[in-house]
Amino acid sequence: MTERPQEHEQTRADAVSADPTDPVGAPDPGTGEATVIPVSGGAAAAARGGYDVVVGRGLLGRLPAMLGPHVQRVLIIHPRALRATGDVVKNDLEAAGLTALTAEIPDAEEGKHLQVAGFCWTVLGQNNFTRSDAIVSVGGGAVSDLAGFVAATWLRGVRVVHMPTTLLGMVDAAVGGKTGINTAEGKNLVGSFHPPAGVLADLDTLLTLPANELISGLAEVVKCGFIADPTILELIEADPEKAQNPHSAVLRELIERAIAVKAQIVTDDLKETGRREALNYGHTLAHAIELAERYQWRHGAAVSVGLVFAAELARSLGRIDDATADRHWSVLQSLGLPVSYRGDRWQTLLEGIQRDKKNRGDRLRFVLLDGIGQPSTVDVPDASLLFAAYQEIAE
Ligand SMILES: NC(=O)c1ccc[n+]([C@@H]2O[C@H](COP(=O)([O-])OP(=O)(O)OC[C@H]3O[C@@H](n4cnc5c(N)ncnc54)[C@H](O)[C@@H]3O)[C@@H](O)[C@H]2O)c1
Ligand SMILES: O=C(O)C(=O)C[C@@H](O)[C@H](O)[C@H](O)COP(=O)(O)O
Ligand SMILES: [Zn+2]
Repeated sequence: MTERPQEHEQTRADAVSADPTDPVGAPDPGTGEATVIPVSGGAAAAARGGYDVVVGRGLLGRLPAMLGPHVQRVLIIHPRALRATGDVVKNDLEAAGLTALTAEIPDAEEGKHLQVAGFCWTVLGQNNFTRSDAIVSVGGGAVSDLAGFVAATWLRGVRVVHMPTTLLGMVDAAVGGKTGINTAEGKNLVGSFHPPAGVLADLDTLLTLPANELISGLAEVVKCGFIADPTILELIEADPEKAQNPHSAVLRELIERAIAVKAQIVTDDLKETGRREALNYGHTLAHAIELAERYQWRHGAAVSVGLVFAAELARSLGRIDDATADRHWSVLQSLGLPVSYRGDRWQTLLEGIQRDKKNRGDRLRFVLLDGIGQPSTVDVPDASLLFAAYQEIAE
């Protein structure tokens, strides 16, 4: 979806029969091109709200069915950079007989503020949005985090469909129901778990995405490789250029594999009481860097440094061998992602680390690997270990 998404034979989301035992999902019977990745398989998961992540091209026609039969009004939340796309979505929904409004929000992290959520609540209130109405996010992870938070809080929860337009949004932010905003003290400190009614990941949107944004999203893909799916690492190592090419089949496979990793984990542990913490691999330092840099670093770039930091910590604790630790450096560097950070910021970073959501009281907790595909969350009792790992990545 660059200007106007391609028209296609419309299929109903509820007509898709995805096989929950297939980690990458079932080919779509409607277009033959889209892939459907279910986020919950069994009956218990369905009871708390299963949904589909659809990956393909020209997916806009699926939106009304994904919103469901009871929705009358839709608020489309998008950043200024995606105004044209937001208007396309609006026109399509109006053509389908719905009342559609757009809310333009500040770009990137500037959108993840309480005042922006307040602006959206005002628009919803002034337009009489009820519990049977819905929100659609069009944009990257910052937009789906904000829009998801607005959906979670409006009338204590209304439906939201995410239409991610960044790689990072597709493989990570739009999936799994974590929503949130930042406060002055840190990243995502206020939020809720509010799974979407569905996700439409239109690969055509990646054609306009700046290269640095696409590469930033690959950091989360690499994360999924280390915590669960080593084939991801092999695909990138075999051809890092193709991995960055929005036209390539390799990138599509990487996207589908990363979504499958996330889908399986959040199906098991929506509210991060255990296994889901693995998705936070690399994020303890990453969020501290983002805060220290006043959000001028891309999230994925910070995650890249955070992954190497976590690998060095695990190496120093004897949890992973040299080859596994070194592989963090080489895979991320092959994509042009940063693997080091300035050496004069430790105290500032430590303050950020101390506010991480995985901490319990004074216990600092980190996701570390015991091998590829073997993440666990461990207490790091001695801050000097953290400092030593920091020195390994310091510029
Ligand atoms: N909720 C979650 O599980 C989760 C997971 C990962 C990341 N996140 C959050 O996601 C955010 C990062 O998301 P992001 O990397 O997508 O960044 P972003 O949302 O800030 O978007 C990056 C930039 O790309 C532009 N853009 C978006 N789509 C475009 C397109 N198709 N063409 C051209 N430009 C486009 C945006 O306007 C923005 O300037 C962070 O706030 C992070 O905390 C949340
Ligand atoms: O989905 C998750 O769980 C994640 O941790 C995915 C992360 O990539 C993402 O950046 C998330 O927003 C971080 O969550 P937080 O709880 O540390 O704010
Ligand atoms: Zn992340």
